[in-house]
Amino acid sequence: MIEAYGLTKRYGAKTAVYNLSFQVRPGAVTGFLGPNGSGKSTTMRMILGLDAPTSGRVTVGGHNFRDLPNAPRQVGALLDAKAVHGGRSARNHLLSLAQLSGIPARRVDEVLGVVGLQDVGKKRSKGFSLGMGQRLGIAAALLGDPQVLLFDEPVNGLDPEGILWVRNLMRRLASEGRTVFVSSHLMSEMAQTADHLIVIGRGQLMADMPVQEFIERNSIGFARVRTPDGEPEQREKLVSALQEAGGRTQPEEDGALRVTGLPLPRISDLAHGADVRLWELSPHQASLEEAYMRLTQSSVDYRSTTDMRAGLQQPVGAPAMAAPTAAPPGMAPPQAVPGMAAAPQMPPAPQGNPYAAQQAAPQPGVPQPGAPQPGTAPQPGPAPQPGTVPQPGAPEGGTLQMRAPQAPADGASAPNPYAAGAAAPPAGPMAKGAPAAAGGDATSTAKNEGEDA
Ligand SMILES: Nc1ncnc2c1ncn2[C@@H]1O[C@H](COP(=O)(O)OP(=O)(O)OP(=O)(O)O)[C@@H](O)[C@H]1O
Repeated sequence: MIEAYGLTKRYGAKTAVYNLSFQVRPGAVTGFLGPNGSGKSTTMRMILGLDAPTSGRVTVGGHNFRDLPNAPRQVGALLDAKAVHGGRSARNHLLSLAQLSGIPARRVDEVLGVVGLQDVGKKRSKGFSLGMGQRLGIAAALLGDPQVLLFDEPVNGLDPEGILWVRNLMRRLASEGRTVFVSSHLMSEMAQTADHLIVIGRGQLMADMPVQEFIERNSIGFARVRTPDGEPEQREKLVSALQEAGGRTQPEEDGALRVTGLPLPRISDLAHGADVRLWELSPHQASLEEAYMRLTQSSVDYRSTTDMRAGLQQPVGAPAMAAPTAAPPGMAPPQAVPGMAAAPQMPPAPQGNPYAAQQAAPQPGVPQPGAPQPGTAPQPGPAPQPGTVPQPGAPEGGTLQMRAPQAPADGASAPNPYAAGAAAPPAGPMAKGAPAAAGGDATSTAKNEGEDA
């Protein structure tokens, strides 16, 4: 069991994690979700004793990590698969971790087999692909056969077969009664892997509940209703009956109706009462990804803007001017207003360039509007408007822990443990970001030329 109480971490003026309290229970896979920069890695580092909390505490099995007896046998972690001495073979890397932790050497070959690297165990890890590196990091986490496992983005770089393998591994570890805490950005993957979710935004807890409950509370369910094709009067009768009963209807692209505000049995009764035959009446629910986007869109720190290519293209007949909505070069992307939640909208489709219709013929060497550009991302949506609050799925008198992240009193003058004079990470048993069974030495960068086949 991992337990955090009022966990807060400040780096100078930056509050990375604020007043976070949660439990990660054994026997389940707990997904740890949050937008980029929301504090997931910082939280994991504090759990592993690699960063000291500014206030609050976090324990593993009731102990601070550093006070755990024989920590590497109790906690395994994958934080950064790249933090491996590339000159060492996979086997030697694991062997050195095993020796430091009093783990028998034969265990190294076992875990190499578990992660499917047995045939490349003698190869230097610097030649490994991203996916192979992830597998090596997972092997290191499994080395001490620990009861508590932390994985930061374990499926990064894995192919579909590898992703499936990680999913099954996580589920098996949990079914053996272990505590499995895993961060990921792949919502579809989390939906299939995790039992429980902890969601943070700007370092603060936004939700802590089973996956299914999270989806139900943060998404709007709807019914799809279809009347017989070619009988528009049936459809019109049904729409009137549903609307009179307080339902909302929207046409779907395929001619069906999307109905919200009425439960399925009521829709069925209303159709029956209006003498309308139905070809389809089915319940629908948003995906975890949609639910997640609704909950976290107000706490996204990094939003892309449309690339207006100022100075590169001019609307025909218009003077050269900065595009009205483009941020000047170097200016930060739009930020959500701290303490204000965003309007409950899913991000709209990517916006085209508003000047596109006026543009001159393509110029050689000049990027064309609308064409996908490397490095540009779809516009995620309007900046949050002050005074709007998230509606969908908001619990009415429920127990959902859903909070619009507040800017904590930052205490700009709070001491920074990493400020000058404290360049070295806290002396701990495990290297910062090391993919190691806790207690590993993966920060070693010393040359070790004599190794490897
Ligand atoms: N050593 C540090 N010094 C200063 N700021 C830091 C440090 N480590 C993290 N931060 C800041 O703290 C915030 C949280 O970072 P963190 O890496 O924990 O987020 P994350 O949720 O893991 O992000 P991602 O999903 O992108 O990996 C970020 O704004 C980051 O810039």
